[in-house]
Amino acid sequence: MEVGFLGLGIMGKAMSTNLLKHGFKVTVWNRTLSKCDELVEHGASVCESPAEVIKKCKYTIAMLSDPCAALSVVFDKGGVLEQICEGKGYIDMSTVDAETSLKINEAITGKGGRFVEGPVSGSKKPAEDGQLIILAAGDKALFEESIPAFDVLGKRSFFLGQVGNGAKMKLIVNMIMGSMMNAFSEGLVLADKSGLSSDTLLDILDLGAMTNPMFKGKGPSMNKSSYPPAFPLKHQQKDMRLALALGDENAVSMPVAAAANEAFKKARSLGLGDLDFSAVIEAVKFSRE
Ligand SMILES: NC(=O)C1=CN([C@@H]2O[C@H](COP(=O)(O)OP(=O)(O)OC[C@H]3O[C@@H](n4cnc5c(N)ncnc54)[C@H](OP(=O)(O)O)[C@@H]3O)[C@@H](O)[C@H]2O)C=CC1
Ligand SMILES: O=CCCC(=O)O
Repeated sequence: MEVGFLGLGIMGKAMSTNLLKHGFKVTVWNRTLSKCDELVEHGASVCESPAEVIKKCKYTIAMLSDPCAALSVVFDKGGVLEQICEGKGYIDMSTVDAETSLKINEAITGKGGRFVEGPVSGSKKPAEDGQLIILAAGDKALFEESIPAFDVLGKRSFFLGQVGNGAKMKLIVNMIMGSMMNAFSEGLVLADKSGLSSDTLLDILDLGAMTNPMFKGKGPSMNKSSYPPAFPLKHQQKDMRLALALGDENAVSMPVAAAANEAFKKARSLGLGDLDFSAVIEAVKFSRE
């Protein structure tokens, strides 16, 4: 199976490398073209624009930072729309809002192409290991044709119906995650300021009902004030913002998520946006100094 891949950031690089390792022919494009070099070493071909990738490949996957990037890659000069046509499938796995996904769907299908949104749960390591959780929606036949690729990228693929449902589900999952990360950060800081060992707190949490891979995975490095980016904080704040907008649309009061969003915004203002989202603990420390 030959696939195109647009966007070689933390996730796109891991996902496209994984497809190559599993025997897919992959043609890549990235806005900063030099980031394609490492993929070429693993056997990928490179194109100079999204349009060229679409022209070459029947199926193209995108993994881009935010709604602005996802729209730009489709609608700008040299973009997806210039070459999408009947017989081609576009699968956008970026985390965006439903409105963005619907706009892309309308444009792609308007030209005879097919569209699936497929945001993922799981971060850098699950992407490297093919253990993502895929939250797909849109064209059912394209979803089914994408299963061989999804099976390489993920451990489970959900089909959630019409376009927008994948985006909404992903934002809800990440809103819960961002709120949990804030409560966790406050607990670690409070333990430390109370004269308790935050490492012992991790052991206690791990033995009880609140044990989870996120506390277990991120806790030890947070206790060392180390935040190598797996999921950049700026993207988590984008997801909180988009989830809060979804709450507005549906008149759902979400004070916990709103407070978590403020902490991520504070962390961004402290220059921590490119670090891992667990660096939000620095904003908690800052507010207590
Ligand atoms: N990291 C994670 O753990 C997870 C991330 N996600 C989501 O996946 C998506 C990608 O995340 P991640 O890989 O971490 O992000 P990165 O910031 O590492 O990569 C972002 C990618 O988007 C590209 N990009 C940004 N702006 C534009 C633009 N205007 N036009 C074209 N390309 C653009 C970047 O290109 P360039 O190299 O030129 O900057 C890069 O390829 C995001 O939506 C994120 O929320 C989902 C699950 C987990
Ligand atoms: O969007 C990012 C999700 C990160 C994760 O699920 O660990």
